[in-house]
Amino acid sequence: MKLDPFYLIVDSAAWIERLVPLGVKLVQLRIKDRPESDLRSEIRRARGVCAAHGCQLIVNDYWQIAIEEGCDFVHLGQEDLAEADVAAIRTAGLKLGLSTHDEAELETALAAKPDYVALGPIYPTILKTMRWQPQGLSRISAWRQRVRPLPLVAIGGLNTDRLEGVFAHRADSAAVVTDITMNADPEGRTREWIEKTARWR
Ligand SMILES: Cc1ncc(COP(=O)(O)OP(=O)(O)O)c(N)n1
Ligand SMILES: Cc1ncsc1CCOP(=O)(O)O
Ligand SMILES: [Mg+2]
Repeated sequence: MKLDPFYLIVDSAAWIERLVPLGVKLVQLRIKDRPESDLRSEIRRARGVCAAHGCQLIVNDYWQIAIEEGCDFVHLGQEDLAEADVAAIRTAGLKLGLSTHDEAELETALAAKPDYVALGPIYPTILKTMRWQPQGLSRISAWRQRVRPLPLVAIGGLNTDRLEGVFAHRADSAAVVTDITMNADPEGRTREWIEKTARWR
């Protein structure tokens, strides 16, 4: 399976309505702390926009709702994975991406036979407090060897100036939140990401 090199992560369907029509082909809906009815309607809206624009939607955390809403790809962290019914996800035909932050997590992730592995944080991130130090670019190369032939996603503190390094170290996809959502011009920055990642597509 091939992943688009530009992997946008946002926290609402409104962001997806705003940015996916610009040409984003891979987006994660990462919503935290909302009631289930909101989650369901956000996922439904996001799914509609992505279907209309040929964009792959990946639902973070809420794998049961993703199944019920007819989505086809979920992302889980290690704590999520420990509580998830991976067989149910597979039986429903969904693909699965998994987070990793250290060797032990990589072992756990590979044992679950995911469709991609994410490594982070590559650089410091302001999105959330993390108990891992930034991995650095060399760790991407190490993960590349271990994860092959699965796609490898790099995440954490990425911006358009850091793409060259991420792809030179053989990540397949660069995931981003705040460089776009906290930018003064999110649409302009999204276009920049699309243009700058085009050579790795
Ligand atoms: C592509 C990608 N990589 C890592 C994460 C983080 O997932 P997780 O560790 O479960 O943390 P939360 O995002 O749920 O806070 C991700 N969402 N996407
Ligand atoms: C969810 C997550 N997992 C590892 S780093 C990270 C945050 C990425 O956000 P940003 O691109 O703003 O650093
Ligand atoms: Mg999670």
